[in-house]
Amino acid sequence: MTALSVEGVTVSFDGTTAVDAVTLDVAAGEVLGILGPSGSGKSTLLRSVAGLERLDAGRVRWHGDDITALPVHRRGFALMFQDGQLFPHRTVEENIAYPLRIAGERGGSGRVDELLELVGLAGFGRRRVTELSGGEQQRVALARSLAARPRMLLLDEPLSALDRELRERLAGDLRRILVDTGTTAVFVTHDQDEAFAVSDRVAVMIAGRLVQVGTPAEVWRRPGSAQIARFLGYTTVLEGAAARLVDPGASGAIALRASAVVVADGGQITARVVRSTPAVDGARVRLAVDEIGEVDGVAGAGLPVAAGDVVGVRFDAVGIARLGSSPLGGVVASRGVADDSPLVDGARA
Ligand SMILES: Nc1ncnc2c1ncn2[C@@H]1O[C@H](COP(=O)(O)OP(=O)(O)OP(=O)(O)O)[C@@H](O)[C@H]1O
Repeated sequence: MTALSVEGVTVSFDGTTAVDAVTLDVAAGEVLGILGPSGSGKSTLLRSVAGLERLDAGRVRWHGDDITALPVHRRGFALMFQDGQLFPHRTVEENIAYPLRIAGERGGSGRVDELLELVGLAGFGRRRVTELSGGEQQRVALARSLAARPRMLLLDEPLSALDRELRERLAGDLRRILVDTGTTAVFVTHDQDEAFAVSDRVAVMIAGRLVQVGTPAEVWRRPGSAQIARFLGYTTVLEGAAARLVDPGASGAIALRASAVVVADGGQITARVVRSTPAVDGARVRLAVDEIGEVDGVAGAGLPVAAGDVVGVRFDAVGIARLGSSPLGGVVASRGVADDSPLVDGARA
């Protein structure tokens, strides 16, 4: 059942279009991740759903009802931001109970304990938020956002202020909490791993436009264009004969992660090392591969390589994606992929 419908939403600032005719549905209970580079319009889209932006065009519906003109506080959505925005001078439980007080709910303490348990902070109620770590503070912010049982939770980069390891752990917890509570959620991030760890479906935004929507596996395995592939961390895009040399079954363009191009004794093809940069587990290399051109690759620690060496190369299917035509019409022709992708430089040589 569709809960949220975004229909042709457009938002401009001083003549610059930040969100460009975005249409998107979110099902009840679904966690949708909006993923895109900085400045792609993700926050503006989220704020539009929240009711914090004036739309130049389009509508927002909730279970079919047009809420485009409904003020923020009457939408029944909760918002959570990168820095939690907790009251620093109050305790954890006072922070969590705040939306319950606003809503005039009684018996708040049982609910607060339940929420503390949910976010893994049982027993933290009396602590001051200033005594908590950044990760703990974001857990409190999440508990507070969920306190009044919002109809939908809108999260803007909720984990971005945390360090990498903590972010990975919290991403898993965030997904579990949203799923366990059946919360419909829209989640904005620029981090691919985070989007894929938290979301049921991922919507990719580039330059104000929605360019692909799919499950994490679909987006990962079949990026809709060279531009999307590049944003997802694929470093090389190949087409035509070069693509078929790497992936004989490919009918169109393919994208390769550096990890898919491996320097190996007796590899299926030979290459010349253009550049070799030491990495923790060996080296990152730039290779001029026969009949393909220059590609990024990796060399294991056991096989030292230097610029000028001639080496064998094998391709690892795990890091290779066939570019698809995205369901939104971001069609990838076998010709022209290079046009929007500097990553293919050399690939046509
Ligand atoms: N209030 C505003 N006034 C003017 N321009 C704005 C305003 N808010 C956003 N923009 C512009 O709109 C574009 C999209 O911004 P937005 O914050 O939505 O992107 P984003 O994808 O969320 O980026 P980030 O990940 O860096 O937050 C940017 O070019 C930004 O400068």
